[in-house]
Amino acid sequence: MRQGSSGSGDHIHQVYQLGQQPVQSVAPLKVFDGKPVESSRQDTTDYAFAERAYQFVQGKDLVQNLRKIPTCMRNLHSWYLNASKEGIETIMVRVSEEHYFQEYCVNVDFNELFQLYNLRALDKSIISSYCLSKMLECKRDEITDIGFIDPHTMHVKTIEDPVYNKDTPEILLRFLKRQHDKRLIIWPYNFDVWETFIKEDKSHEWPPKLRWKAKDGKMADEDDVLPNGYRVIKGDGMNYMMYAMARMKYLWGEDAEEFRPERWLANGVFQQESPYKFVAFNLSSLAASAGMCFVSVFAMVFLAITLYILSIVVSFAVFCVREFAQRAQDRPPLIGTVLRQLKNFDRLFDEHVSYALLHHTGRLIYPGHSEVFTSDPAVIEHVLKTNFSKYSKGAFNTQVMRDLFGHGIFATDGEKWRHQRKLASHEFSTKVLRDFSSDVFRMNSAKLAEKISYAAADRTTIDMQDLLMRTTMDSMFKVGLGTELNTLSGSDESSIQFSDAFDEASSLVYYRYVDLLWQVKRHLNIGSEAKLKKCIQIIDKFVMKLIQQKRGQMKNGHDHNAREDILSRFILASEEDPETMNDRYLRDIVLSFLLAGKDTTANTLSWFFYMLCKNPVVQDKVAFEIKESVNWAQEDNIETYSARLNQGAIDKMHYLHATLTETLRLYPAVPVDGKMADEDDVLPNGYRVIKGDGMNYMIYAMGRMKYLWGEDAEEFRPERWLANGVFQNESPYKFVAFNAGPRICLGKEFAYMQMKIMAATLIHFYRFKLEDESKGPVYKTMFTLHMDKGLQLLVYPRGIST
Ligand code: HEM
Repeated sequence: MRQGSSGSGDHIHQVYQLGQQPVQSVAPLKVFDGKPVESSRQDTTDYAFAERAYQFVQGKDLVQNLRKIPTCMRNLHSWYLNASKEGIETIMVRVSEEHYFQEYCVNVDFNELFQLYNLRALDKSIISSYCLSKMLECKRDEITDIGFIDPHTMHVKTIEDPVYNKDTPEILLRFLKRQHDKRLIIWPYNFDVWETFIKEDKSHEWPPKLRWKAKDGKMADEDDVLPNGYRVIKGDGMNYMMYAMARMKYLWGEDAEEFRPERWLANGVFQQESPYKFVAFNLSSLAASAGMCFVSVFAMVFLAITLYILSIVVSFAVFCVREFAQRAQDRPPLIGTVLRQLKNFDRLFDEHVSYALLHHTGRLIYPGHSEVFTSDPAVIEHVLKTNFSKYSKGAFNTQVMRDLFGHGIFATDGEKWRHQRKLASHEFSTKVLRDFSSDVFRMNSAKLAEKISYAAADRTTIDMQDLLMRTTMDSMFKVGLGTELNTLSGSDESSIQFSDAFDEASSLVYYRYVDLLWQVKRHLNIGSEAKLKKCIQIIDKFVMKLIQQKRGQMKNGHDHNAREDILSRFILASEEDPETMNDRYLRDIVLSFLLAGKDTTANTLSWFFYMLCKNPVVQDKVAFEIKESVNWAQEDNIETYSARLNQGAIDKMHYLHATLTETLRLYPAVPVDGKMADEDDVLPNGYRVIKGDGMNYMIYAMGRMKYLWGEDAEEFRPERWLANGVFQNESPYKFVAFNAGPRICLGKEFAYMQMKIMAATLIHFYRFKLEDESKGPVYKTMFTLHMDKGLQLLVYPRGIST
């Protein structure tokens, strides 16, 4: 096999076949032509170790002499160098249908790219040689129809990683079905370890029953002979099959497959087994064989973690003692420490109500700094507008958000924020984006109404929050990336996986605010941080693939709607500044918009429907206004009706607008928000703020304060927003649901448009009731005010008595 380059013979590079590489890190492999496989085992030829080859180092050149590679490869090489500087470690590659029966993308790590550039046939040749030897054996048994399973699809990660392996049996079945005429299917397991998976077609059972072998293993670092006399060659995988071992009669007796705890007891006393027979506690057996050194390493790690935790606790304790002893009069009054938040994490926003009742502005101690909590509109205006330049998101906030949101608008300050804000404000004001998004909102509202119609017909309960979350996810995804996600129909497994990973990641990132050990956990990749990392991997893979597809479509002119969605518009903008606006940056921007628009709107609508159920008179008034505002016809179906919800009709709905706003007052989608002081400052109430202090405004608590909203503050009364039936705005520093000042929500108008279209479509057709009037929803503490167990509703066609 040869690889052409620029066309000149000088640049043609030999791709080495098995055993031909001049330099590699293990002895060259040899194919024994014509000899039976057994005889090769007796061959005692000693092969010398080859010269050590040029090694891969992330960020360093992939080849020793760049001048020797052709132009395309050199271009890719420059891309690799730039990407490495940004910490990127993989490149996405599209695999076409004809290769592995399905079109999909694989992530190629840069070290694999290195193998490719150097045309190291090592990994491939091991696999090939294994397959060849298997084929020889098969041919001897007169089996000629042999198939292979794609090693990219079936590898160690897809088998052992719980995030991926739930889909693996399904994928494997698909492969097997496509090759059902083969008698033997070879599965080159991964690049280090391999196994065969053989479908013996004797039973004619189809599909075959698949079961994963719980296994563990090591690799032979040198040639060896096992106690049973078999020879092991350097590089061989050595797997011990714990799952299978437990079922072996020759190990555990005739009742091996029975569950019988008594086998571990003698006269009622627990008896140990040989760790080499009972290998479940692999760590101890490893330690045993490694002369306990594993245990020492473990002990050292444990000691280091303990010391780290201890140092945090001690410095926190010292800081607390100092602050409480000082009780500086000019600082906001002390109301406790972070432990108070941690203890009440599940009802955190109600905890804020108690802070706001105690002091309009107070302070909690965190390790190394204070967090100020306020419900005072004057202080909020001071922080968000008058002294905007003195307060930023701050290192604490951005550090917490960075892994998931990168440099997206929520997690940045300064130049990057200004850049995104400017671009986004321009795009959000364009007619193209407005028209496109209102079309999307109408279409998805109709889909939701259609889905609800089945529940109305069958009188079954719906989880309204779940349906709303799916609908807004689909809408924001379409508006944001120009792609149908269809989580509402639930048909596409990878979309659902992405959507679940995104929700879980948002929740896990929020937990970091009270988890003092998140950085340690992140470092060790354990607990919530390990989960978060996996979710982010799923999200990245999904989004990066879409960005690359979009770029490709736009380049080839295939995307006719190219300029309508947010991503396309940012990609166009990126042509002027490709350095800054690379794919990673686009990913951050898109994810931030998704977070901004999806949960906020869905959660607000969930609380809105809950309040309508609790206040049937308000529900009737909203329904009446919708009927009056829309030019509808008796024969309208869901689709034709939703098409009538144009801007003119939506603008007439003042009572609906007031009801949504009243919902946001009591149940703000972002229940608490904050910034950090970049320099010392004095607040309008005279309290001193020190550089590094957090400044939190308690939006949820503010909606319940009588000194802000009067005696009926806790009542749900949309009328408070109307004068002569016309909606009246409030000061954005008193009603902070959409933030205020230069960082006021960019999508406020979009949000109202989407919420009003969805509400009008659903309420025109249906009446909603709580499934259980006695149960009120409870929120889950996260970025947005999410109902913990969803919202269970019954739906009735409007006009039919309930
Ligand atoms: C009921 C719905 C919504 C509510 C209550 C809401 C509320 C908020 C709040 C409180 C912030 C400030 C967050 C912070 O401090 O970082 C914010 C920012 C933002 N929102 Fe919304 N939002 C909603 C819907 C939307 C939608 C639908 C979009 C986009 C289509 C959107 C786009 C944004 C953006 C881009 C920012 C960042 C602004 C900046 O930092 O300069 N929002 N929103």
